[in-house]
Amino acid sequence: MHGLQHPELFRTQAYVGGVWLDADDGAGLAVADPATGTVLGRVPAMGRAETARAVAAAEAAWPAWRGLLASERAALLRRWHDLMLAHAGDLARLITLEQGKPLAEAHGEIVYAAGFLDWFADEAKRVYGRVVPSPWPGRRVLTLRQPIGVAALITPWNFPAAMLTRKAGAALAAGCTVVAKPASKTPFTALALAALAEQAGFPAGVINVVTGPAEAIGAELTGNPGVRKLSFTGSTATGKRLMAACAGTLKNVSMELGGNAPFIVFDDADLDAAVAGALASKYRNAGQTCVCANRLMAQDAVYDAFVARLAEAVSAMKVGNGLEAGVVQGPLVSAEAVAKVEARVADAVAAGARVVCGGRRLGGQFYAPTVLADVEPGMRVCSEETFGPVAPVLRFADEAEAIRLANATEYGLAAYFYARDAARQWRVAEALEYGMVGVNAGVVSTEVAPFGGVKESGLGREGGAEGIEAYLETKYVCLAE
Ligand SMILES: NC(=O)c1ccc[n+]([C@@H]2O[C@H](COP(=O)([O-])OP(=O)(O)OC[C@H]3O[C@@H](n4cnc5c(N)ncnc54)[C@H](O)[C@@H]3O)[C@@H](O)[C@H]2O)c1
Ligand SMILES: O=C[C@H](O)CS(=O)(=O)O
Repeated sequence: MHGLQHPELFRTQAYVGGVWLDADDGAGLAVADPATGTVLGRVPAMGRAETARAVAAAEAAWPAWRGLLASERAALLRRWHDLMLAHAGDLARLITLEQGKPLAEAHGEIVYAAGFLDWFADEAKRVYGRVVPSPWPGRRVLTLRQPIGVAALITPWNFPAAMLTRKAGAALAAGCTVVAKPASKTPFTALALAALAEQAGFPAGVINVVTGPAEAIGAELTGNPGVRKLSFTGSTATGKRLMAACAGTLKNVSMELGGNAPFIVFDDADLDAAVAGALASKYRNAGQTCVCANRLMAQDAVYDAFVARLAEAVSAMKVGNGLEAGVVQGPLVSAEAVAKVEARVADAVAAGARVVCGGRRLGGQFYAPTVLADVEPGMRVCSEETFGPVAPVLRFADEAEAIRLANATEYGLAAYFYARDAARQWRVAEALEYGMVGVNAGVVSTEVAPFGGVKESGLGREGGAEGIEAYLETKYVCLAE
């Protein structure tokens, strides 16, 4: 099945309460390969009733799961991690088939995704309370850290494995049980991960994966009082709607939302390093990541050289089906995504931008990796999240202008800059209003560091020592003799 070594990983049913299920009415959603348009298979089109049963299964499983020793939860997470790596080839192939990224990138995502399970297996054993010097004789003051409860995890299509394990690893380590809803474009990766979790020995109901129309499932996950936590990764617009929907039952929410990353090249930068960093940051996953460089900006003295070297490297990129050897950019996720990118480039050109390379469709859902010069901040390709392989390059005169331009957005997820002067590195890193800053680095994502944004890029952090906090409550206990 689809060239998998272990065809049993290709699951076309949802996973609820330890059982593989169809939708109640048998309805299904087709999932297509973005490179070819071929239908890979169908998954259940579940609604509120099935989702409510998944929440009930997670609630039923919670007491025993939270009652396990931290080391017992950690052991299961580690076993899941090991199974992910043992099946990395099949999991990477599934990602490329349903999401489109090149196989090498997909394999990198599996290693990154498994890293969260390994990381949180350790973090599970570091959930500490505190004993506070008492203000009263005969009383003791202490805190306990306890799991929030059933966590709903809603994830996007661009990293179908990593966005799930970045949440599930932390939630499960904390002692929560989970109901996950993957993006309808990329459900097979999540279902394969559920199959491996089942194989690892997670008890029934601890991990549940429901598939189907987002609105119906979302209405249940945001409205059901049995769900105490909602962790969402996706667009800012959707995140705002879900956050509002959670208000009715006052759910604890984590939001990993959109971005508009500046990528600043100062005149003291190592230009070769800056070009390499721009390639990695801008064109990873065909530009379809929340932390991709969205606005590149080069100081006047290095502008022409940076644009020329970047365009030369971009022009050499091989675009095609992610399963083909040597391909470094796959298709965009949908025809709508291609149309959006094409419209942003047309808007920029109409306003005076110059296409240095690319700037055209390549047929199907493929779009040429593109560099635009003579760009102005007011162009939509700068003011909005492009989510495609387009690098608009702005000019700036000095450090103050660079920081002003970089911070002039409602987003605040990731920012990058290249400079060799140490004092400048500190000044600029502190002045940028973002949750994550890469200094002479174009990709900074790792399971060991807190990932997240400020302003309208989100609430909370995932990964790092901070990631498990999202799934814990602090209880104050006053103990009188
Ligand atoms: N900050 C991060 O870590 C991060 C990571 C990846 C993607 N993103 C952002 O996500 C966006 C692209 O992903 P996308 O197109 O999948 O985003 P999206 O918001 O359209 O969808 C994200 C998820 O939400 C679901 N969803 C949509 N409406 C829903 C509803 N009413 N109820 C319940 N679920 C609903 C979708 O089915 C999907 O599973 C970009 O803006 C990108 O920046 C952010
Ligand atoms: O889209 C953004 C994801 O968070 C991907 S990554 O964590 O930057 O790899």
